[in-house]
Order: sequence, then structure tokens, then C-alpha cells
Amino acid sequence: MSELVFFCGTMDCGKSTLALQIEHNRSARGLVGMIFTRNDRAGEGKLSSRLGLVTDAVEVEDGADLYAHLVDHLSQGRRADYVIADEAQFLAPEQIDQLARVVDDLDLDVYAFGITTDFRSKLFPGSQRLVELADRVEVLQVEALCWCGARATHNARTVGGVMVVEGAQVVVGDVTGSADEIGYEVLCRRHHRRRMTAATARAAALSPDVLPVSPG
Ligand SMILES: Nc1ncnc2c1ncn2[C@@H]1O[C@H](COP(=O)(O)OP(=O)(O)O)[C@@H](O)[C@H]1O
Ligand SMILES: Cc1cn([C@H]2C[C@H](O)[C@@H](COP(=O)(O)O)O2)c(=O)[nH]c1=O
Repeated sequence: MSELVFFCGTMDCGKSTLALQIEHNRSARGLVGMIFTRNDRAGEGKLSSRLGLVTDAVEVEDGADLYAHLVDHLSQGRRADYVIADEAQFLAPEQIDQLARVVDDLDLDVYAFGITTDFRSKLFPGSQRLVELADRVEVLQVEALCWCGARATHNARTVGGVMVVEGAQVVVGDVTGSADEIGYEVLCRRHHRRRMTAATARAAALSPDVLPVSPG
């Protein structure tokens, strides 16, 4: 029985790496995948991981019908034995419904990868629909860590290392942004709630206000 599986986690927890491994293992056995992505940091039509691996993919445009894309592809006599959709948080809810239809009507496994929540800890609409429709939701086991050492569960957006809570839901970026750029940092819930990033925690620790005062 084919499945719609949603592999999720914070940024930088290895989702794209796992997508590339699934692709590698299946193609090594002669299977052919249809790979979708949207807004990958490596550019249009790419699925990339921070480990340096990258593969070509179909860039999903606004309004694209993913079910129709598969039907067209197959009716031209071309193969697709399974489907991978990376950065699935950026897909529209209707596109997730189309992926579920690919599973049910075309009998193909669909593996979707994405972050569940945005920088304000609100669900992305595409991820919400995946949680609603997936046969299985798998949280990645290679956990990213907060600066405090706890498991990171939330994604913070930063400007100059300071967490921001205003702005558009979608801003493509990385966890290694330079100081004055918009970037991201993964945090535990406690530090996300307190808006305490690695930079602000370091600054607080260096502040004279929190240095121990010697008596006398
Ligand atoms: N230099 C490195 N050596 C070993 N592992 C690395 C290195 N750089 C990144 N990684 C691993 O890659 C993970 C990020 O993988 P990636 O697939 O790009 O994440 P995601 O798609 O979830 O954002 C990191 O959590 C880490 O485990
Ligand atoms: C939290 C958050 C993230 N994004 C963007 C930033 C990256 O381009 C992707 C996540 O990619 P990854 O492979 O999982 O690291 O999402 C965003 O647009 N809005 C957000 O709130």
C-alpha cells in the first residue's frame, strides 16, 4: 500500500540529506523518482543538503497541479516510481491534497520533507495540511541543538543575531547568515519564548549587570 509520509523537524536537522538518501537508495535499485522542491537555497530546480549533496528537481510554481504533472509525465510513457517533495512547507494546501491523490489514485509513495512551524512558531499552511493528511508523520531523529544544549524544537529568525517576530512568513535563508543579514537559528522552546539567541545570551553573560559583584 502506498503512503504519504511527512518527515519533519527544525531547520538544519537533516531533512534534505534524508531526502537525498532515499533518492539514492531507490535509484541504485533502478527506480525512478519524481523530485519536487520549492525555494531551495541552492537555487531554482535544486534539492540540496548542507552536507554538499545536490540533485536536480522540479521547481514547484504557484498554482502548479502536482497530480496533473504526474499524470502528464506518466501518460507520455515516462516513469515515476515514487515522489519526493522537499521544502514542503512552501507548498500550498491544495498541492498537498494533490500529493495525497498521487498516493491514492496513482499508487505511488510520496515522501515529503519540511519544517512544521515558522519563525513565529505558527504552522506553515502546507505543513498543516501534511499533518492533516499524511499516513505517517516522522520527526527526524538527528536533532539540532539549541545553544544551551537542549533539543532545538523551534526556528527563530534573526537580524544581526537578534530574534525578530515581525515580517513575511517566507524568507529564504540559512542558519549561517552573517551578522547583519536575516538568518535563522534553532532554539529550544524556552529560549524561543524568551527570544534568547546565542548572540543575545552571550551579550547578557558579558554584561556588567550580570557579573558577580564582589563585596566591599
Ligand atoms: N560539516 C559537517 N559535518 C557533518 N555533518 C554536517 C556538516 N554540516 C552539516 N552537517 C549535518 O547536516 C545537517 C543539516 O542537513 P540538511 O539536510 O541540510 O538539513 P535540513 O534539510 O533539515 O535543513 C546538520 O544537522 C548536520 O547533522
Ligand atoms: C523558520 C522559517 C524558515 N523559512 C525558510 C528558511 C529556509 O530557506 C527554509 C528552511 O530550509 P531548511 O532546509 O529546513 O533549513 O525555510 C522561512 O521562509 N520562514 C520561516 O519562518
